[in-house]
Amino acid sequence: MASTAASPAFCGIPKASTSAATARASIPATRFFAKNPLRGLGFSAAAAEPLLSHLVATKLRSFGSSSAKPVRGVASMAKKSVGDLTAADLKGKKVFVRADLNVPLDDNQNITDDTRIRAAVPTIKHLISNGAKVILSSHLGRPKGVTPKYSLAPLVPRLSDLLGIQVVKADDCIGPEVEKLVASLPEGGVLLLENVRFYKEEEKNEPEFAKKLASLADLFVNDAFGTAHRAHASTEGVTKFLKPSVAGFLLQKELDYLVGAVSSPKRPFAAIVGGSKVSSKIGVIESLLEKCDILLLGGGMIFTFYKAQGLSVGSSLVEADKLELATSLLEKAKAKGVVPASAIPDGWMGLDIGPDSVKTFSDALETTKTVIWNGPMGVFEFDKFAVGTEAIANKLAELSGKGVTTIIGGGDSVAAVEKNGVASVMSHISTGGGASLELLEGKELPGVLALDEATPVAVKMDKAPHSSQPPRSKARPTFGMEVSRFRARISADCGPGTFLGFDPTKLQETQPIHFVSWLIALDFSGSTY
Ligand SMILES: Nc1ncnc2c1ncn2[C@@H]1O[C@H](COP(=O)(O)OP(=O)(O)OP(=O)(O)O)[C@@H](O)[C@H]1O
Ligand SMILES: O=C(O)[C@H](O)COP(=O)(O)O
Repeated sequence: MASTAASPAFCGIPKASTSAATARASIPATRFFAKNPLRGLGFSAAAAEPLLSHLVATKLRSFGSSSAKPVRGVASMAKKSVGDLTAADLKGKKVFVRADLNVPLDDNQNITDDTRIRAAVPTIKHLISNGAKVILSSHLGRPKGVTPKYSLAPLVPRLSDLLGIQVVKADDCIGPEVEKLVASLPEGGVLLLENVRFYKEEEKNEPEFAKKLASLADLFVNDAFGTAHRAHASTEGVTKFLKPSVAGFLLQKELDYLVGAVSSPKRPFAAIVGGSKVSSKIGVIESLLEKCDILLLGGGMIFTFYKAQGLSVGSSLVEADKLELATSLLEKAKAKGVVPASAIPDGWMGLDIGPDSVKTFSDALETTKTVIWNGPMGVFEFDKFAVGTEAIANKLAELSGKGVTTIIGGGDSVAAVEKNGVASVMSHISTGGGASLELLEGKELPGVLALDEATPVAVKMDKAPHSSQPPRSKARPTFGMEVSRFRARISADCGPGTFLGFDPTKLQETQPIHFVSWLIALDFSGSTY
């Protein structure tokens, strides 16, 4: 992370006068509370693309997703598991395993985070130790056609290390060469197919392509939780041609935590939702509101709620087209009693929760038994605005140590927890970005739906199980947000639509970033905050 003092100023289209903003060192703390439980909010769905990358520019891809409509519950997703298959079912069998090995690579093709590879290992090890021949498939990135930089080749050494065998790599994912490699695969061997997205038929879920993939194997194991929200040929299509089609251990574990823990949590059950935009999280908020005892909201999305209350939000991030939606949610909260928030002065922009909110949130979490967290509390990519996110990460780590079930739902929250060095103590860190959001919204995942039904299978939990059902606590859902102090300056010297931003992975470098409305008004020059 860059030293903010040395960072260049950000520039943007002026939204407000700069003088008032720069003259102030702080703004009043603000917060609002709903006094009573919120009930009766239905599911709605929203798509988002939580990202694993810290690049500021790429985060903005997640914006602008729209809401859809009610969906069926996901708790019914009891699927046949790879653990149900006996050694006799597996020995000598060719097993098509779809994993999500979509890991970040640096410019030199080095893996910068191998979490997803490590997460795929238990299923593969189980298969090879039972004498299966594993045909491993994944996508990497979003290539348009064959694109060398998206080859899965860089993953082979790490996979081989983790599995303790030499993984063979194919240059394609279908065709005669691949068939030859499959034919020569020994029992207990692993063949890694090339990126399935090199074929456009993959994302189009074309049956002929799915059939070709399926023809390589005898049965199918889907362990690609991170891609389970995509109905693609290698996740959904192949199930039409391979029986049995079962869930891998990772997929099971993710479902167990993200569906199981949320639908039948140990209570009090708290949900913390943050992130940049209401549009990407409204489905999650509505869904969790139905289930949780305490709801803590932070991050940029809160300003749309503020604005909907008629409060001044300065230059903070607001989604004008979501004001009505925010109003309807707030109406329900207001009916129960909401303490109004203070206004944010013109020219100022809320970028993190402040110390009072950290305390309020921490106090509220103190007695919880289950906590799910989705979305950072502030612009944590910058150290100055990472304080609230770090404090929440530390609080969750502390609670984990006391046996509280702590679940971190994908994307930026996971990055924040990892940055803070507390990932390993959490009960569950999801490997899915978009997939985990969709689950939390109550959506069904096509990659899971397509698998064979089974009687529910108990999943061995790594950490605190969540089977017991203490009586519902008297804890109340709480909206809480306080805007931290920040310094801001708005410059008029940038053209419309382009702002200067900076890439935190390349310290000191500036680059043009488009559509970066929330970078408006940031100015670290000379700031001591
Ligand atoms: N007050 C704020 N103003 C503007 N942006 C914010 C603010 N607070 C947080 N953010 C930004 O929100 C982004 C994350 O929001 P997003 O909705 O993409 O979450 P996410 O990727 O879905 O997170 P997760 O995957 O953990 O749910 C981060 O880049 C962070 O800088
Ligand atoms: O990184 C992810 O969320 C998954 O690998 C899915 O990737 P996608 O959003 O490109 O389908």
